[in-house]
Amino acid sequence: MGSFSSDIQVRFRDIDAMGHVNNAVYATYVEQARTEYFAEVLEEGLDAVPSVLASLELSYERPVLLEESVTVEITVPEMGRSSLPMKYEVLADGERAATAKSVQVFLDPETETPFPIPERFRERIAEFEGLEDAAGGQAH
Ligand SMILES: CC(C)(COP(=O)(O)OP(=O)(O)OC[C@H]1O[C@@H](n2cnc3c(N)ncnc32)[C@H](O)[C@@H]1OP(=O)(O)O)[C@@H](O)C(=O)NCCC(=O)NCCSC(=O)c1cc(O)c2ccccc2c1O
Repeated sequence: MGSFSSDIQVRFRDIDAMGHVNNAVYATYVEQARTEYFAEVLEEGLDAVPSVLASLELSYERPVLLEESVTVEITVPEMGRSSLPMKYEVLADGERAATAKSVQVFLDPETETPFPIPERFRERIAEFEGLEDAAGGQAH
């Protein structure tokens, strides 16, 4: 299984009145990790990855403080036809602080409608994650 992680710099502005990272900021942390995943694993700039975020679910397990060292780990458990589910663990000083799940849907750049994940992306993700890509070969 692939192992992707992204180090996050907690900023003073991320902290709310309770002295911990505000819930909405976690979406930005996982987005930063997601865009780095695409750059590293797909080996293309975001402008070459026509897609949208279809869903995002976050679960908070313990607060994150300003001085902590934050890392987001990502795995892709499977691939759909046009959808790419991603799972995240947000670690603070090495402890799990939150988990998240998202689904990215690939689009036809012309029509901006759902489109099969391009074969070159399927291959790179399957290789990185160690997936047997059952839907491989169906995408264009
Ligand atoms: C997301 C939509 C394009 C779906 O359109 P539609 O409803 O017509 O889709 P289908 O029913 O045909 O299904 C296709 C495919 O998608 C899966 N799916 C659909 N909806 C969901 C959902 N809510 N949750 C999970 N999965 C969904 C469905 O199962 C099918 O999967 P297959 O594998 O079987 O093909 C449409 O609803 C839409 O356009 N929604 C609005 C999207 C949006 O505005 N998002 C926010 C802005 S985009 C964004 O924030 C963003 C974030 C990033 O981090 C990016 C990173 C890199 C690149 C781009 C990024 C980006 O744009």
